Amino acid sequence: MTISPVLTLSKLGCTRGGRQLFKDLDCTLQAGHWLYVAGANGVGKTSLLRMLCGLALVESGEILWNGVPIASQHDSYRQDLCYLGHLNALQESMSVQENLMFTSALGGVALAEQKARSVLERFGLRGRSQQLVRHLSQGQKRRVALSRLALSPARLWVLDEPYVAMDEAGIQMLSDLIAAHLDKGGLAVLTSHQRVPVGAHPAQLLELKAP
Ligand SMILES: Nc1ncnc2c1ncn2[C@@H]1O[C@H](COP(=O)(O)OP(=O)(O)OP(=O)(O)O)[C@@H](O)[C@H]1O
Repeated sequence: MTISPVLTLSKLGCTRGGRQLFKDLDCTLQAGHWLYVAGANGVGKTSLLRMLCGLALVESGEILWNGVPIASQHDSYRQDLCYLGHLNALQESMSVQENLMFTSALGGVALAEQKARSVLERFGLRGRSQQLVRHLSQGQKRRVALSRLALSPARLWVLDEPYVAMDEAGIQMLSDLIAAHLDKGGLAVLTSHQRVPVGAHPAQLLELKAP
């Protein structure tokens, strides 16, 4: 029997630079749903996402994946997780295709060149596969970074400002990709300063406010 994944935040708090950003956050996200983390600049959205990914320590409260604290299931949780941060985490001196194949290899998947090219085409990067990443525009770099999602088997996507630098077609394509992920029983947590529809999936809103 396959377990339906669930992400739970329980009494979660966060302090940065001696200042409390938030406390006592409670939230449950079920399979097929997405969480829209909203709030003004500096309110703690990225800090929360980094905690969700295990990149920042949980100081108070808990984050649970399938009912188990993420801190006690590092390896299996990491396999279930795909995180795209503010920065694209691309190797600027490598080609577009090399970047995609390199990231796949890090995740233990040998990606065939043809598959890499077809994913890049889907992300509007036809004819760019051999180009060095440093020669791409900001929006094109974001598209390369996001193309990893199409190859990720992870059930939980955590996306920090994924729509930044994207044009209208890119926004639609990404929204469709997230909607398809949710349709398959995936979960997504994302921040955005613009309101974005994700197919027919209503957002579960978590609005952070300065205390
Ligand atoms: N390591 C750190 N040390 C000290 N302060 C930090 C640290 N990390 C974050 N902060 C502070 O915590 C606050 C929240 O930062 P965070 O990046 O989480 O905000 P955000 O809601 O994502 O903002 P934005 O919408 O501008 O991206 C900011 O005031 C930031 O300066």
